[in-house]
Amino acid sequence: MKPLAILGGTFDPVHIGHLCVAWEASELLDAEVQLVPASVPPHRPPPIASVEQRVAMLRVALAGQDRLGLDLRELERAGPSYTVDTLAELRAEYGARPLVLLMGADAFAGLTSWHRWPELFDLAHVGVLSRPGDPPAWPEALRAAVDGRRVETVDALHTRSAGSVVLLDVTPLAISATRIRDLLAGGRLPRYLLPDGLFGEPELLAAYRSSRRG
Ligand SMILES: Nc1ncnc2c1ncn2[C@@H]1O[C@H](COP(=O)(O)OP(=O)(O)OP(=O)(O)O)[C@@H](O)[C@H]1O
Ligand SMILES: O=C(O)c1ccc[n+]([C@@H]2O[C@H](COP(=O)([O-])O)[C@@H](O)[C@H]2O)c1
Repeated sequence: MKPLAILGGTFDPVHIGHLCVAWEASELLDAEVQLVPASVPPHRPPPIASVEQRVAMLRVALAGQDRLGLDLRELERAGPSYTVDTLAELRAEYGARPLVLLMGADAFAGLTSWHRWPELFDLAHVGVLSRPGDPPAWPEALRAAVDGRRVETVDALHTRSAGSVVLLDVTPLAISATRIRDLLAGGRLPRYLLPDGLFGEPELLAAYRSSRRG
């Protein structure tokens, strides 16, 4: 059965890096990929754009293709958007279908600070997406958790429901939402870093421009 993979994020805003790595992960894993915007991201300040603006940007970004989808379940839950809760819901809905939690190498290195993090491996496989720069070091507890789970090919992600870790070598794109917010706040126009459609709807980017200081 084709795996269902999710890429959770704040998407403040969604950018070409998210879209490219999600697309490539979908191809590498032969999986359906859903982007899952967080309502209240657990480990960072609240987003600058509203939930409505972040979802509108995602809809614009995903228009015109059918490989990547959008799952809004975290926006319907109160409180912090814990990934373990999202995966538990998906597991209950999808039975034994393989689930894959996608995350950038930066996010994976911080996994041991996530809510009930060891349970994530019981609920899903993990696909770690390369990001430019030196891969961040893994703390000992994470290394121990990955030990024995690491697979070199994606076959296990099709035959088992959860529990493997695979490193996915995706095109390195040094694009981050932080950088894009800074450019917009500085009055710049980050064309080619954001989906083209966003420039046709300037009100969606207005929140970042008005965050300009000074
Ligand atoms: N260019 C990229 N390459 C690989 N993974 C990425 C890239 N950008 C984001 N990701 C991953 O996508 C997920 C969601 O990212 P998020 O919405 O926090 O974007 P971000 O660009 O890292 O944002 P910020 O700069 O605000 O922290 C995370 O797992 C993150 O590691
Ligand atoms: O479950 C957690 O404790 C947890 C801690 C930090 C981040 N996450 C999730 O990781 C995804 C990326 O988060 P962020 O802050 O890098 O945008 C997003 O879906 C968050 O909900 C989840």
